[in-house]
Amino acid sequence: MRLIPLQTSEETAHWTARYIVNRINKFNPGKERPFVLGLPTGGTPVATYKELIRLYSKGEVSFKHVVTFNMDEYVGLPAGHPESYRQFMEEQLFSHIDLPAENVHFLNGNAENLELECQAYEEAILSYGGIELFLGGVGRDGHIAFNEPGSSLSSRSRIKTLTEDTRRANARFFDGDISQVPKLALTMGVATLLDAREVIILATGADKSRAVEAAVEGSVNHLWTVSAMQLHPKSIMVCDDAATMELKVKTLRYFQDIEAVNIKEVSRHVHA
Ligand SMILES: N[C@@H]1[C@@H](O)[C@H](O)[C@@H](COP(=O)(O)O)O[C@@H]1O
Repeated sequence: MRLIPLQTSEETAHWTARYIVNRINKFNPGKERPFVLGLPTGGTPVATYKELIRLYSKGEVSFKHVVTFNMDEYVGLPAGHPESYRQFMEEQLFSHIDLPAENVHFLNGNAENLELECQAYEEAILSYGGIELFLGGVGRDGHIAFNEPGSSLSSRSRIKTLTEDTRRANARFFDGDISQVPKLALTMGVATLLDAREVIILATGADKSRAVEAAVEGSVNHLWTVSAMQLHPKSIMVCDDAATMELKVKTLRYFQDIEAVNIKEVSRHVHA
């Protein structure tokens, strides 16, 4: 695991967007060989999406040959509901870039047969040869996508019951009213995420510091599903200063030393 310990959430957004753009460009995707990108929702990635849009408008990247798979979706929100994850992605990213509509994939939380829907999603990912790069966030309790505490680390896309904590945290998007937050969601499994060739987890703010601690210093544990990233051959945690608050000084120094050269490069880029 790489840990990128940056100072501000703005820096995490710049670092991550730049990383994604470089990966897409290096991959040099084409119609027959698209770049498959996994994407999250939530408050954390919004700044990264803004930066991706900025880099796109500067002509630094095209999404024409990018295929996306979002990691989760609420069950039962009517199509076009402002808080459905599909709508969220339209507003925050997709409507601002040249990503073709047919390249966008979501779990359909209104499918007649939710189990078949999840199975078909896994098959769709495989049909593209798997996910090249997965961007994810993390919940306060260490969940990735909607893999709540206790989720099997070998889980696949499926229906999950949301915890009270997650629903309370997400109530801010539903006029602060927890009763409006769906109780069920469809989510990729932990194993689906682990199958991606590379995973980046974004964590910003003190709220996420215990999840970062569990991910980096804890043992691999189904109660903190983000800790499964330790099993991934190429995972990166991108953190701002506040998110690293629960890490031991020694741990943080270790990762800071390793990334020292890179961090200099980043701040030169961000503050140029
Ligand atoms: N399903 C999403 C997760 O994918 C996201 O990582 C988490 C944290 O969201 P935020 O970035 O708003 O803290 O919220 C939800 O539970």
